[in-house]
Amino acid sequence: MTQQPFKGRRAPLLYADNLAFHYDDHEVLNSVSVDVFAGEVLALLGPNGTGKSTLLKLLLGLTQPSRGSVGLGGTPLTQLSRRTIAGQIAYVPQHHVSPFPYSVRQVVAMGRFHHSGLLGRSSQRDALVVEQVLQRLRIDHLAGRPYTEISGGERQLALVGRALVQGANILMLDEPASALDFGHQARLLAELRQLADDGYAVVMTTHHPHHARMIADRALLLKNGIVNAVGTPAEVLTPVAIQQLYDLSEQELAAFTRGMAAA
Ligand SMILES: Nc1ncnc2c1ncn2[C@@H]1O[C@H](COP(=O)(O)OP(=O)(O)OP(=O)(O)O)[C@@H](O)[C@H]1O
Repeated sequence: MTQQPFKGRRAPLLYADNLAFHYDDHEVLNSVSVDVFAGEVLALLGPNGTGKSTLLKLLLGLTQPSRGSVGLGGTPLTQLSRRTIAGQIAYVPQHHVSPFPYSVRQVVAMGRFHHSGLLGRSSQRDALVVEQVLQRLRIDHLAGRPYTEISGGERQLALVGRALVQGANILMLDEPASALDFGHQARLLAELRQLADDGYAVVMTTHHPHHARMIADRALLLKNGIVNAVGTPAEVLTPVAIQQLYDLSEQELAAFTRGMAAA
């Protein structure tokens, strides 16, 4: 599959070349290649269990492929330390439960650990970056609250904050809007778009084609572990492609589309 050109075909920040992955004898991904560019939002879509989260973990170097390779700036991840990778790629997981009642400010500040080290002292600069991100995401009013006592959506925003203070230029988000109300979804999506416009590469999985249409430069459609299509949302997120991707009947798709149009 050819990659779609993106913004004049600059060198990718991150590449995945011909990835395969399986759990025991269950093949999850096969022949997956994708480049990630600075300044873009890349949305990964596909049915439940099709391998989106697994692909993110491979791109992060948290899991090793059974075939193929992932590289940062031309260097395979296997040759880079976790610290180096953390300096460039930040991850916002789908679910995160903290066993301790850290404050939201402390959770966000954890993203600075790779700057100061786990036992290192946080500097004034660390504290400033944390406050700026709390304000940018409009969660500064939650800063002193225990992370264990805020809503799922608020936790999601705190995790985005933790990723931002890390200073990485690639953000990977696993269904970032899944627990958010309509207003927070709209704000988070706008924030992700702004981050890409500021030069970040944003990679996110989503179950919502309209979220990809709203902010993504490219969408990658994954089905049964194989890339069905990659291109601009207008090119690849056609009604027919969505119907096939999610095995919808024409009536189901039409009813859903009517509901979206009415929203
Ligand atoms: N630890 C594991 N051991 C065995 N199989 C696993 C494990 N984690 C995931 N799988 C399987 O790998 C496949 C891909 O899972 P993955 O979580 O990547 O899918 P996904 O597309 O992100 O799904 P969803 O949209 O439901 O979050 C699924 O069939 C899943 O059951």
